[in-house]
Amino acid sequence: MTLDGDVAIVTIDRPKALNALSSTVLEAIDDAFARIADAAASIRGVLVVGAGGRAFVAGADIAGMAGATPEEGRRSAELGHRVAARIEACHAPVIACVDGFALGGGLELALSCDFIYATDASSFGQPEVRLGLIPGFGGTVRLPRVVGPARAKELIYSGRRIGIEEAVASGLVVRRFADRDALLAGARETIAQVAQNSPVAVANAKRVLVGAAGRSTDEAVAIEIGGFGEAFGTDDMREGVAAFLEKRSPGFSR
Ligand SMILES: CCCCCCCCCCCCC[C@H](O)CC(=O)SCCNC(=O)CCNC(=O)[C@H](O)C(C)(C)COP(=O)(O)OP(=O)(O)OC[C@H]1O[C@@H](n2cnc3c(N)ncnc32)[C@H](O)[C@@H]1OP(=O)(O)O
Repeated sequence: MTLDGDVAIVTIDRPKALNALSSTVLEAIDDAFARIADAAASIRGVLVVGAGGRAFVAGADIAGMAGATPEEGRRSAELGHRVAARIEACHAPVIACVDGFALGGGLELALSCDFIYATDASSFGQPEVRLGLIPGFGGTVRLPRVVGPARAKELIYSGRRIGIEEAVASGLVVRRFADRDALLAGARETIAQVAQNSPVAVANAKRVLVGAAGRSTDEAVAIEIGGFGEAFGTDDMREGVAAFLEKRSPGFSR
């Protein structure tokens, strides 16, 4: 994890295995987000990227799965879900910057981020069934929320890979870019826009959005009402309203 101004960059760096997720890699991702939480006041956004130029993440480490017991499999999924929960609990927006393969646990890692930006060279899929597995890092939970249950079922049952056009059309990818440089510049531009806003309000909005995901309408509405009420107790809300009425730029908390 590196810091570039108020942007944290988490790089998955196992290019020889197309950045496949081992337990060690997952624990390192968890540690990176723990450090980001400790430095929350100075970080306005997080980019998650894959090293090597061919893959974001090509999935869980298949070599590491050989000979694993059901209990070991279950524990690895629990580890994955702990990491996903840590990412969703991050105070700042987390952008999955995909350049290349995002497959299996790689797509699931991207789905635990707030949204996905990707290059034209990227491809996405949940090929677990081709290994006699199923998604175990949130794919059956988060993919239906993003692309809809029917398209999620089609992708998970077929294990097929989709390219950038279909990924954008399905809503899986929010913005596409010609290449990695444009992707990272675009992601930084988005974080710069976020950084103009109240950090308290952005964190409040993320907490409400993540907390309401998958809930019933009544439960989600109650969570939003709670978050909206909390905003009225913040200095940033008082400053934001005052700045508008006084026709000046707000000076939000850091
Ligand atoms: C008890 C288990 C402990 C171990 C896991 C711990 C972490 C658990 C994480 C939480 C649970 C995750 C649950 C998840 O839903 C399950 C999965 O993700 S299953 C895996 C899904 N992914 C795939 O099936 C993709 C596999 N890869 C490919 O299909 C191809 O590599 C490719 C991406 C289409 C690219 O093909 P090529 O261009 O031909 O390149 P190569 O195939 O030659 O690959 C280059 C090199 O990388 C190695 N590699 C690629 N993918 C993986 C991988 N997922 N795991 C390990 N290694 C991988 C490949 O073997 C080559 O290595 P080399 O042969 O050169 O040494």
